[in-house]
Amino acid sequence: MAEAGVSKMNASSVPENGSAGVAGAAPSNAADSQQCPSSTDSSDNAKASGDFSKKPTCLIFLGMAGSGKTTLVQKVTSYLYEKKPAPYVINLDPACAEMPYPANIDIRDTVKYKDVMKQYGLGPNGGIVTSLNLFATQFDQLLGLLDKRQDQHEYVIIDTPGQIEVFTWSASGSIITEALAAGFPTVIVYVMDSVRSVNPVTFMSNMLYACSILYKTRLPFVVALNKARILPTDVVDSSYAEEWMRDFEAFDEALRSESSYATNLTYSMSLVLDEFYSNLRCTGVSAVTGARLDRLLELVGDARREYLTEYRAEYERLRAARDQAERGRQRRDLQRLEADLEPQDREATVESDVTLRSAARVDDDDDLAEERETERDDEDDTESFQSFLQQHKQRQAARRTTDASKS
Ligand SMILES: Nc1nc2c(ncn2[C@@H]2O[C@H](COP(=O)(O)OP(=O)(O)OP(=O)(O)O)[C@@H](O)[C@H]2O)c(=O)[nH]1
Repeated sequence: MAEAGVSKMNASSVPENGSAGVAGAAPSNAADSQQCPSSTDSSDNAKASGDFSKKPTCLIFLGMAGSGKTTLVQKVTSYLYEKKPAPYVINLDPACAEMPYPANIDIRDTVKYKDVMKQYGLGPNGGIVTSLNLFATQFDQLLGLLDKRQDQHEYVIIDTPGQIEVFTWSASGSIITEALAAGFPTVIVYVMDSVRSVNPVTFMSNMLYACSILYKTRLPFVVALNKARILPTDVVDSSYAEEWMRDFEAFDEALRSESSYATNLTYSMSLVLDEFYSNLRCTGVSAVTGARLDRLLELVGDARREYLTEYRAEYERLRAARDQAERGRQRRDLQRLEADLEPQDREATVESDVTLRSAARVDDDDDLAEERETERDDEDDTESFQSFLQQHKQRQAARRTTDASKS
């Protein structure tokens, strides 16, 4: 690629028994980029591999900056490495300074975030968005790699940039999410910092964000209340958040101690979110101690089932509707084009059509006459070759006269 800081996508080869959890262990250069299929190959593969129930689950980890996405990705990766099969891990954070897990695909091998900033004169967030945009242009290669390895993995784990809006509200974030969801069972894991959410107003802001992502992506959703003190060593008991979701009065009670201007709004919002809470899969976890990762994966399994039974059917329905709308649009464009033609163009078109058709008819008539003539020749051997030639000449002359009069 010609753009600054962008190179061909690499799939770092993680050793099968790779020691997940070792800081800086990400191999960077063992590329199998030669194996990267072209976009045609990848779409062929995708078509060929239609059975979604056998495909690995893609987990997209999203969450506010500092909520613990990277730490949780590292812990889940480490957990799955022990359980086997090893997950396929993708880092989509171009500004990540140190990656504490071994990644199969690292965006930093493809796009040099600092070069992009320099080349385009961007600040840090602009640099991240542009890097992600550049990466998205090669995403079909990544899908091709995933297609090839889908039999070897049960999970594909995706870490996203620190600033959540960079991924959730950018075009490239949407393209990446939709491309994954179109090809694989995909689940959003929304990582929430349970320490920072003890304040009901902050909790509500976080929940509204989670809700907006759910409605934007429409993908099955799991909330991981991170930094939860399930084992005595972590920070805060996250059960307060689960209680607030279950019990509106408990949330109302906590809200009473707040006297900010946002209290009334928060109160109203909690009523609105009641429906969202009722179907929400949620668990406290600790990315540091590893507590309740099994529960998290249980909920992910449940979300995967939702993808297969509900999302997929809806996706196919929407795709069919979109294809139909596209066909309708093309038809309307064609009709508009015909209507826009100048009257003389239209007449010319009609006239030439008539000429062609009448010429075709003359040809057809001639053919028919010749056939009949031949049949008659066969039937009646007495008819001379000369008279046949004469008739033929007459027909030719008649045709020339007709053509001349029309032109
Ligand atoms: N106590 C505790 N700290 C955690 C936990 N998970 C993450 N942290 C800490 O929270 C801080 C942020 O963690 P990261 O994993 O970098 O969070 P992130 O969401 O990936 O952050 P960015 O991508 O940089 O926005 C780090 O100091 C972690 O050590 C947890 O479960 N318990």
